Amino acid sequence: MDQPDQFSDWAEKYRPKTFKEIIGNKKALHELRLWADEWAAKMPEKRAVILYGPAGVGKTTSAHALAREMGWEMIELNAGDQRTAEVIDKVAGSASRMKTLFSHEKKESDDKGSSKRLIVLDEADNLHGTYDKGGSKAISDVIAKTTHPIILIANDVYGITQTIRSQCLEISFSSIQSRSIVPALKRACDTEGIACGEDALLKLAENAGGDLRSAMNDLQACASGKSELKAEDIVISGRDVKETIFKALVKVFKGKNRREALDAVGTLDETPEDLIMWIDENLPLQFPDEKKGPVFEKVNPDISNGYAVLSRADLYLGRVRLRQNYRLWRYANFMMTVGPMSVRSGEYSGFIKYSSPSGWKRMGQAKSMRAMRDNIAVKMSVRHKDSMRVSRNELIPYYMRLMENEEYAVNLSGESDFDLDELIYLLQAKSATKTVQNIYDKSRVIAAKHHSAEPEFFKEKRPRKEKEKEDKSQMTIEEIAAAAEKKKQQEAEKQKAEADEKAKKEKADRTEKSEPPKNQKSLFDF
Ligand SMILES: Nc1ncnc2c1ncn2[C@@H]1O[C@H](COP(=O)(O)OP(=O)(O)OP(=O)(O)O)[C@@H](O)[C@H]1O
Repeated sequence: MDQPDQFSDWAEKYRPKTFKEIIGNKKALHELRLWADEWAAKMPEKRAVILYGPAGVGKTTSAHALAREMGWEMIELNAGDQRTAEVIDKVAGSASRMKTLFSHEKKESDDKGSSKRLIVLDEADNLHGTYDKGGSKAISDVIAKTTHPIILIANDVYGITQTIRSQCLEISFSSIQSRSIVPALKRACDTEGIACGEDALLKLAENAGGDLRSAMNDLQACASGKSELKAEDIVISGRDVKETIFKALVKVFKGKNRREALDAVGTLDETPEDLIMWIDENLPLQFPDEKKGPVFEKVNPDISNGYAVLSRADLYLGRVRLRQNYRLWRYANFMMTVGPMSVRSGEYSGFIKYSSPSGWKRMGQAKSMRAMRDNIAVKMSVRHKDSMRVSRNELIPYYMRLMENEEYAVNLSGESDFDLDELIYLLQAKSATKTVQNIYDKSRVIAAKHHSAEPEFFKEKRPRKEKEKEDKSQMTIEEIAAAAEKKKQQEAEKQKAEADEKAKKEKADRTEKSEPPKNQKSLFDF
């Protein structure tokens, strides 16, 4: 039984120990267990698995629980460890070949799996940094030779090279529904002796956007030192989002370079609809109405001018909504990003504590909408092998447009296995109307027989550039470096050949000028 302890990390303290305790993702757990059972019986076809999906949904927890349930020892290599080719080969490689080294000691139990070592590589989608140089190749080599099970953990499966992916079984984890998060939070509150209402826990769960670790962290932050937790005690905000958006807002409001501001905004995972809310909320904070000193006595014209450009941006957004013409998003983005900077009459220094849109705080609704959108994006990115960013910003609007046609709505929903809430979102309905329910019911039939196949439609529409990108991503770092080196050499050889040719020609010209032609005996022969 867990004991109350105000100093420990609750997310760690309440980490499930067994598969049974893990919330959600039952299909993923089932697949993982089947793979492990295969290891216990014989060498499986795929010696490694990739557990991928959003943060805080139980990927690492599942790997730990699996090791415990299978009686496997676990060796973990985290992103904090230097994962150079040498290190991986030393740690994971030696672990994976251990059995071969001591094969003379082989017992019956070895084949049953009890003496197996589970090698877990965290953040496997992040193997390209300086630290991990050569890591991808080393992992691929280790997987090819291993006699022990290997689990790679990643948020973005497309961040892993194609070579490794082809060696692994891929298991997808998805965000956890808010209502499923609530009991886990309740259990923690009960153990810690904190009285709490369902509404408070639901608020926490919804704000976490399907990330149970984040919900647990927020619970600990809000409940620490309290014996009772009420909904009004919950003051939270999306931490991860905030950090990046704050940096972008500084560039929008205080920057001097339009390109920089546009680039900063371009790297955000925000749609223009969300971004305008951030800018709108913080414009009066950045350009305050009254300012001590001679510059602004009463009304700061930067505010009205700022809102004027935002209203132009909003017009574009309105047109997008109306006509579903998402190309106009780029103009809206430009207006809201470059606009405030352009109309600003002076420079603003000093720290401003930017805040998240008050509409979100009031209702917490947009946040859960964002979680919903992210769930949909995960499904789309898995299906179309695109990044979350492309799914969120391009595929979702594309689907919304296609799904205006009922037949497409049924097919796409069935093929993508959207649940009713996701369907409501994509159909832009307010609730499960009769039409929505009807589409959903029909889509279930398709979902039952059609699961993973990618519709031909999308295969055809896939831009060429992306295919090229995919091919490149199939190369290892060494292959890319070798190709670059080869190209450099070819260039150098070409330049040398050209220079030699030029020199030869010049020499010939000089000779021609200074020497008479062979059949010209003297000047007088002319
Ligand atoms: N499905 C779940 N059921 C119960 N608790 C969970 C679940 N998912 C996450 N948690 C809680 O969140 C913590 C972090 O989970 P975990 O490390 O498994 O996340 P993850 O999916 O591996 O995330 P990341 O991608 O950030 O590594 C756990 O210690 C546990 O408290």
